Amino acid sequence: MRCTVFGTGYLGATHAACMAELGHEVLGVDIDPGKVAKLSSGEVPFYEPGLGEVLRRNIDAGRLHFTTSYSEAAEFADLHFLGVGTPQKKGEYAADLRHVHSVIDTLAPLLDRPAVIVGKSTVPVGTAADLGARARALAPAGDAVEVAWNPEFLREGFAVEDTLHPDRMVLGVDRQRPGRAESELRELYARLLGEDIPFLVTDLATAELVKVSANAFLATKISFINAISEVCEATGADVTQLADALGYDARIGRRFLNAGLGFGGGCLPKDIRAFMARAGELGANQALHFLREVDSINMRRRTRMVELAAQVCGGSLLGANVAVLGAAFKPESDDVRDSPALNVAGMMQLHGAVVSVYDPKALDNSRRLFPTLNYATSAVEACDNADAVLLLTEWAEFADLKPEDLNDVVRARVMVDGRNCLDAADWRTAGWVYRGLGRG
Ligand SMILES: NC(=O)c1ccc[n+]([C@@H]2O[C@H](COP(=O)([O-])OP(=O)(O)OC[C@H]3O[C@@H](n4cnc5c(N)ncnc54)[C@H](O)[C@@H]3O)[C@@H](O)[C@H]2O)c1
Ligand SMILES: O=c1ccn([C@@H]2O[C@H](COP(=O)(O)OP(=O)(O)O[C@H]3O[C@H](CO)[C@@H](O)[C@H](O)[C@H]3O)[C@@H](O)[C@H]2O)c(=O)[nH]1
Repeated sequence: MRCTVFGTGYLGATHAACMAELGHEVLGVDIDPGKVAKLSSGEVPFYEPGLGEVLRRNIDAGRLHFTTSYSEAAEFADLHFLGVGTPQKKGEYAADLRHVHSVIDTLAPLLDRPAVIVGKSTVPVGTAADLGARARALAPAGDAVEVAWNPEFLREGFAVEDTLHPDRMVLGVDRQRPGRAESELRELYARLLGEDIPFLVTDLATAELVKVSANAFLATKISFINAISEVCEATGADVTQLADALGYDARIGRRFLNAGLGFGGGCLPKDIRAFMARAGELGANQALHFLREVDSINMRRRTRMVELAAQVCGGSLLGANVAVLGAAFKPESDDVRDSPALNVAGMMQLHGAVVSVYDPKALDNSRRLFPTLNYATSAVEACDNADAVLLLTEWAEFADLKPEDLNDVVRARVMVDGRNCLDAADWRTAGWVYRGLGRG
């Protein structure tokens, strides 16, 4: 089959490459000519393990191309995926839909044949129905243009695996206008669905809500354990052991119960806020009130980390040398959108600390966002002469650090483990002050 994918960021580039991997002919479309040029030459413009191989294999096989031209895209296929960004609006909780609107407003006038537009971006409930009306009004093919929604659940760092082996597929269709979306997607995804993956067909609103509800649940689970960790810290209890014990209950499960610096990234924070904003517009403000608390527990982790850093530096950060290990919002990603680690690094600098940051993959993105921080080229370099070392993103190379790697590098043997990923006993035995965020 043939399809296009509008937006070639973390989601779109992965989706395009993986659809080609399934044997389809795919055209990725982006307004950023630099991104299109890189992808066309087989280079992934961001860090995503395994994506480069899939991209190059399919470019070489002639199944995968990229363009900035909407007319080329409209000509190329009648199945179009929409994967552009839906960031938080400046100064508001709501999602900024300008990019999805722009795709529809530019693409629809070019559709003079029946076409199916399938949204993959995360959008507020009601968006798909609005976009459908907008597309039908603008397209020469009119009512022969269908809009459906197939939300994406991939995780950065596992994007290829998650796309090719999803837990489930959800497709929202316009019940008022039965169309071809379901049959087109069943055919496109046939090789995936053959693996007995649940394929749930719903109305548009349900599909949109499944996505934001999933992220709200994950965010709630993380903030739950972080709230408990505040109590652990006050009592001297160990939140990691507590989470292990909770996790053995199959009804609870251990995943997403890692206490620490909390959630960040381009999805969970902005999605729970947009969900609250949309619920408010719909008159259901009370329903999602708890998400405010989820958000504030999460943000409190960051200020708590800064307080803890000041505490271990003798009460003030002024003039302290602080090493920050990790800048990406999570390991195996170079994404620094709403990164807790960088946020903490920035706050510590405002408190007068001299901050040296190291991250294995996210240094370029970090420099663009926080040009005034100091950046090191290795963990050891970042820790040079440090009064405290803060581990803020649990990259394996940090979790594997041993006290002897840093004993003679730092000025003071002080480790604050913001992700609870080190063995406290190892560090304490080697004469370090070890503090875990949310542990006694
Ligand atoms: N990143 C993830 O892991 C992930 C997972 C699931 C869902 N999502 C959702 O997917 C959407 C995209 O997220 P992302 O992380 O890939 O964002 P991103 O910022 O990495 O990528 C968006 C891309 O869209 C392009 N773009 C913007 N306007 C365009 C237009 N009019 N036409 C063509 N291209 C345009 C941008 O240049 C950019 O390359 C968001 O709604 C997000 O919530 C993301
Ligand atoms: O126990 C945990 C698990 C995660 N995190 C943090 O939570 C954030 C999000 O992690 P993760 O969910 O793995 O990353 P994303 O790539 O943002 O993926 C989420 O957001 C995507 C975009 O909507 C969805 O598609 C995914 O299903 C959903 O997991 C990161 O900052 C993690 O450090 C914790 O603090 N504790």
